[in-house]
Amino acid sequence: MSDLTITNLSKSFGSHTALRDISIDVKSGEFICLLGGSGCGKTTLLRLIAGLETHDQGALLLAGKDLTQVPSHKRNIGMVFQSLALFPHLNVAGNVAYGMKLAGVQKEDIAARVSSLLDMVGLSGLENRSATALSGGQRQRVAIARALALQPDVFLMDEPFSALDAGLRDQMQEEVKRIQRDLGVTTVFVTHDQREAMALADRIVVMNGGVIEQAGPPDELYARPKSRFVAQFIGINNLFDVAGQPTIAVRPEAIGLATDGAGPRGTITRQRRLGALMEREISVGAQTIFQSEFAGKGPSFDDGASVVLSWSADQAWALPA
Ligand SMILES: Nc1ncnc2c1ncn2[C@@H]1O[C@H](COP(=O)(O)OP(=O)(O)OP(=O)(O)O)[C@@H](O)[C@H]1O
Repeated sequence: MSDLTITNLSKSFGSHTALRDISIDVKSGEFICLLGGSGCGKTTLLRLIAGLETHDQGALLLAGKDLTQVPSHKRNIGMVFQSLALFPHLNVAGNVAYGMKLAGVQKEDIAARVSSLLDMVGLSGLENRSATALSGGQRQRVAIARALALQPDVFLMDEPFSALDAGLRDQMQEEVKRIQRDLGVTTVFVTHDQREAMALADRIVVMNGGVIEQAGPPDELYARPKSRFVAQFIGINNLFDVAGQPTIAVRPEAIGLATDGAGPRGTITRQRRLGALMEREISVGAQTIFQSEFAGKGPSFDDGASVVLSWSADQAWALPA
């Protein structure tokens, strides 16, 4: 069991509060993504879990055991941080074996384990390649194998794929998800990319200014954002403000268009077809509303057409004040 329990954790740097009252129960085997913009405290939270910083207040428990006094190297945590480079003087196998040697694992066991780890990350055959002669994706694979070598209770990753191009990033996301599921390792992954969080997480924790805005499964955040910040951060959400009433969030794909009827009226300012999808921008008063649908599903309109927007009540979500 490796439940990670974070309770009312706070951390300040001088007068700056980086984290305030953070509570998350990460279940054993769960994949959590910390999602938020620059400076919201994601990395600080990861560093507290890793023991690279100490918290000011609150509690951090792993499988019920208080981690406060446990030094970083005794926490049995595997890390892939952007800044944690490979050892350049070692080859691939040497990098993966490094922690096991330090931990006193038997030589034969190390060799077998290196081989199975490299197999897991798709690098079999590259054992003797220098760490300096690897592509970006290969370097990340070695870093992942190295981090998982000692079968950690918790696997921490901080924006590991942000330097990779889009195609490779998608591929690495799929592989990390597969590896994480196969091993069942409790994982906390930091990203500022909502698509990455959606693709990976069992549960997303949206952070803003050192506090948690909302935590929940991707579908729940997507369909039922609790605040304007989450609605906008998690993807394009159209927000309708009517004086004296709660703001209504409506997803682009929930909006239907017609020439007549009841509902807000607007003008199509832009439309483009992306493969099977038609995407439109519609100006309604001073607001731009996004609408999307399968091309050909609804009526077609000329650019500049005047249209009425509608959606069914169950597709609209009133944001709590
Ligand atoms: N060692 C430190 N000393 C002083 N301030 C710090 C320190 N580490 C972080 N901070 C501050 O704490 C806040 C949170 O930083 P953190 O690195 O956790 O943000 P982040 O969400 O990971 O952002 P990014 O995505 O840009 O890395 C920032 O305002 C940052 O400047």
